[in-house]
Amino acid sequence: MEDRQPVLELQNVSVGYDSPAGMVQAVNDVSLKIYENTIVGLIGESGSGKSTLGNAIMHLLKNNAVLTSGTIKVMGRDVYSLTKNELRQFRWSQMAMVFQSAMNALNPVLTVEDQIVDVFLSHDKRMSKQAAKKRARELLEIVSIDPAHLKSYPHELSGGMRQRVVIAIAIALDPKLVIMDEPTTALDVVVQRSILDKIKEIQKIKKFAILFISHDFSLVSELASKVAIMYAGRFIEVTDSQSLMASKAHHPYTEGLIRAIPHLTADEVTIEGIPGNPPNLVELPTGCAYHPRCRYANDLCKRVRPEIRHVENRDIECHLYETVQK
Ligand SMILES: Nc1ncnc2c1ncn2[C@@H]1O[C@H](COP(=O)(O)OP(=O)(O)OP(=O)(O)O)[C@@H](O)[C@H]1O
Repeated sequence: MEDRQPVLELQNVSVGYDSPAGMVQAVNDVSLKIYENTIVGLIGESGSGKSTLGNAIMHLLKNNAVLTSGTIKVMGRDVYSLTKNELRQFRWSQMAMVFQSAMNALNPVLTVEDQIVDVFLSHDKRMSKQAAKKRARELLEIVSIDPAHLKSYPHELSGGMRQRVVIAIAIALDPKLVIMDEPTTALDVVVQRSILDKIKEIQKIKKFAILFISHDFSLVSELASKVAIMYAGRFIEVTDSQSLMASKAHHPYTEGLIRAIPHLTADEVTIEGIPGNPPNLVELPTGCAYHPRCRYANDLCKRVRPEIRHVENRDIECHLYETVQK
């Protein structure tokens, strides 16, 4: 596996936001490789840095954000060494992103057909408009939308249909990497399920790699083969999803996330939240950033930040993994 070229390679990536309060350490020294034909889930509470990392990979960071260290390679190319023009070509054809809100991703004054045709024509100057229209129709069929909707405007479609259009646009140029940032969060459960099934189906055929961002633990563990758990900008546990669900030994934060999955009993739904709040990313706690919320934390956790270690079949950032987790 190691000698294959990863589709995505993150090496010690850190991203900070310049803010009036100081530098917000949104992503803090993360490394990860994703190979073709795999889905990797990125889970964490709100504010843990998931979207910032997704945007950083796409080189779409906000103006006040900087990649403070590390390299991001997609198909072996350092995304931050590309010229503006190269980057424009690289996006969509090598890497694409599906954002949370389809409504914001689509242009309200263009028909679905025009928006898809635009993607083709702007990347392939030799393609005829007629050929692009044909491809647009095929794409809608792939995402199970009646091609009659080619002439629809975004506001004429349901939320689920709009999100399918966004997915169609993302995969239009057969990118090797698709980042999906909570692509179904705004949708009801039934629509969410049908879109997830569609994503799985298309991924199986196209074999691209997906980085699937979500705060929904059950959803990600079902969809992804590997999962990275993010806390305060760091990957505190990275493992395959089978071991994640089967094993009882986890990072204490992962354990908390699993306990927070709603449990259905006879006539009750119980949810056990993680006590406390995520830390202030301008002034991280000393030692392990999770220690103020961790039920096992000891003096070492308060003083020394744990290094990421490979233990059993996971990468884990916890001093106490071997002692209290079994
Ligand atoms: N433009 C910005 N300026 C300053 N800080 C920001 C900015 N955007 C995000 N942040 C901060 O960066 C941190 C990470 O935010 P990010 O949106 O990446 O988290 P997330 O895990 O994707 O959360 P969510 O699930 O709510 O989208 C948060 O503390 C957030 O407040």
